[in-house]
Amino acid sequence: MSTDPPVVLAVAGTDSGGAAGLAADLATIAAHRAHGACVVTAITAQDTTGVHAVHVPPLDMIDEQIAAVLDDLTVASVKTGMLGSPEVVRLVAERLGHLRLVVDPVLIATSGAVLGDESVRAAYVDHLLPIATVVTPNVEEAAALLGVDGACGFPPEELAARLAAQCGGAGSAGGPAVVVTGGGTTGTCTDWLALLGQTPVALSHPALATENDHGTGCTYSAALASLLAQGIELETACRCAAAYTSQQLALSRRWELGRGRGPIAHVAASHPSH
Ligand SMILES: Nc1ncnc2c1ncn2[C@@H]1O[C@H](COP(=O)(O)OP(=O)(O)OP(=O)(O)O)[C@@H](O)[C@H]1O
Ligand SMILES: Cc1ncc(COP(=O)(O)O)c(N)n1
Repeated sequence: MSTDPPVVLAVAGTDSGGAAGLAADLATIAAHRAHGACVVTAITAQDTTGVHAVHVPPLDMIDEQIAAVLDDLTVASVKTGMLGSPEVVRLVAERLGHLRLVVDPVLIATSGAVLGDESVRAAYVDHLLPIATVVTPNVEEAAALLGVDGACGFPPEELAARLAAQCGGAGSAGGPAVVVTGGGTTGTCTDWLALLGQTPVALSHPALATENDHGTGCTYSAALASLLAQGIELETACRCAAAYTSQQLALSRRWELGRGRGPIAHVAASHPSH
């Protein structure tokens, strides 16, 4: 069941610099004309140069936030980002596993900071991925979730197919769809969509040359959750989420914000006239 507008719940961390995490999620959900609810799973002191400190709130406070949202709102889909601890991953699986779940398995930030350690990785594999609707790792995250060396040379489509098989094997109803995202600033970007037992599908679009890409993965997965909440079919939703992400990357291409890797734009593509 869905409401008008549909409610999309973002379960993620904050980025004080406003590029990634909940800042990206809520702006993206609003841009898709959905209503964004949020559960804060981590607070980061972060800017364009890196992640300087992380605080994970007490588990019962995270549980209270989830309970408040579920008690009052009809949630059409959930997007998870940085979860921060294995206990939070398990809690999310327990409380939200019955809903349409887009899991962005955030492990490492663009800046290289570790946002999910080995215990978080293991909790994703054991508890959250098998019950997800869609999982959206980048190549490094897909390799980590499979427990293979990132430099092992598996092509991304094989990572996608193997991860779909790993998650599906452990779970019910065929397991999640897996989208291994493929950023890149030259030529073509290809994301690979894999479903258990099917040949992975290549979803390609032109790459944009930009250094302002902090928050790109969060934007993509929040767009995907919003589109699925509106009843859009999976492959079309993946293509539209990538198109939205590209549009926002194009908007911030020439920005000079901060001293490090700048943000993907969260401003509207067109603005109201005064
Ligand atoms: N420079 C780019 N030009 C066009 N599309 C891009 C570019 N970089 C990433 N994308 C697209 O953005 C989406 C998110 O992919 P990406 O691989 O950047 O996620 P990610 O690595 O998880 O991001 P993040 O590190 O921000 O979490 C995908 O659809 C990808 O193809
Ligand atoms: C709170 C939070 N969530 C997610 C990311 C990942 O985004 P990116 O890979 O663009 O740094 C981040 N840096 N911070």
